[in-house]
Amino acid sequence: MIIGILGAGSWGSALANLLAGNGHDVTVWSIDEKEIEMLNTYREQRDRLPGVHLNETITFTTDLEQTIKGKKMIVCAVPSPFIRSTAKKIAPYITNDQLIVNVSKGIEEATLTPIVEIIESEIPGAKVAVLSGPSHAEEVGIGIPTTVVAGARDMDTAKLIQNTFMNDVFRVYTSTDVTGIELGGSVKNVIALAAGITDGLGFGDNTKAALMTRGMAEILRLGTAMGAHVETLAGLSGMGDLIVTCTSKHSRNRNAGYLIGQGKSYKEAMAEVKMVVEGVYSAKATLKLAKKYGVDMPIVEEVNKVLFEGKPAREAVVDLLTRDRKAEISVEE
Ligand SMILES: NC(=O)C1=CN([C@@H]2O[C@H](COP(=O)(O)OP(=O)(O)OC[C@H]3O[C@@H](n4cnc5c(N)ncnc54)[C@H](O)[C@@H]3O)[C@@H](O)[C@H]2O)C=CC1
Ligand SMILES: O=C(CO)COP(=O)(O)O
Repeated sequence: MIIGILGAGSWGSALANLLAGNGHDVTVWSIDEKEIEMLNTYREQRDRLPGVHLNETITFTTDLEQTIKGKKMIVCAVPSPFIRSTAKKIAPYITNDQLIVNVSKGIEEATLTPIVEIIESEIPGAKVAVLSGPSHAEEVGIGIPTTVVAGARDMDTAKLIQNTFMNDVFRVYTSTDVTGIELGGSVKNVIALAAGITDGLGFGDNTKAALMTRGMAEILRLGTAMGAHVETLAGLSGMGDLIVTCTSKHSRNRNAGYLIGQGKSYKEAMAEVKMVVEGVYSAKATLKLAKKYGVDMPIVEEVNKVLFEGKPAREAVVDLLTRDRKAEISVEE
């Protein structure tokens, strides 16, 4: 298949390599000329995915039209804050027979919409789907076994994505629960910030397990209120991604949280992590969604206070622990 990839960061590069390795013809676009120069010179994303040699067949370019025209599939791997602007730019070149596959994770604060809907709103009539799950670029880049889920409103499209991406070490499941996949993949980043914060404060595994489990309860509450299936949220793009992002040394969100727990501001933490920390962009939107759907998300609320209101992280943990006494099964709360 002839494929265009938007975004040459760690995830765009890792997926370009995977798809080229699967025998596809891949062109990768970046807005950043220096990034494209580096990729063409070294065939390596030295800043964001060092050590992974990128397939000789991949074309790297800053030419957006070249990346879109004649491609059957467009993979969208730009960070969430740039999705709308990128969608606006590609809209004139997209035709209705092309499939756009979002692989980014986030919720737009202004509209409270996840990424597939942002792209659909900018390119009416476009066919847009999602691929998500526990999949750090650092591991996909070196062929470590990974599983993800392809979500589309119709199963044939999900199967097309499955067939395109799947290989012996990258297993792709299918689903029609686009909302569940996008929500699980976005809200887990906010919980990962909290998990990192507790690590940075010097707390232990018990605390991390508590945050992940109660974070999952929050994801379930919001997700089901928004029409997502429980099985999706308990699957690769909910529980699976929550596990990887809260525990991995590769996790941008956990690592940013760690620095915040150590006393840095979110801006300092983002600068130090260098790569995109999507949880910071999704935190306010998630809280606004919780309010809109009338669900309780105390961890998300405390993360917002620590990030944006200067609340000391230790105080946020105390406030979470000393909330009103509750029953554990509180999905309907
Ligand atoms: N890195 C990973 O392991 C994974 C990342 N993702 C998601 O993929 C998305 C991209 O993440 P990464 O590749 O990690 O990011 P990254 O931080 O490695 O790369 C960011 C990219 O954004 C590009 N960029 C900067 N300004 C831009 C603009 N105005 N318009 C368009 N592009 C611009 C840069 O050229 C750079 O290539 C995020 O939503 C992330 O959550 C999903 C799964 C795995
Ligand atoms: O979503 C991702 C991996 O599935 C990447 O985000 P993190 O690096 O924060 O875990």
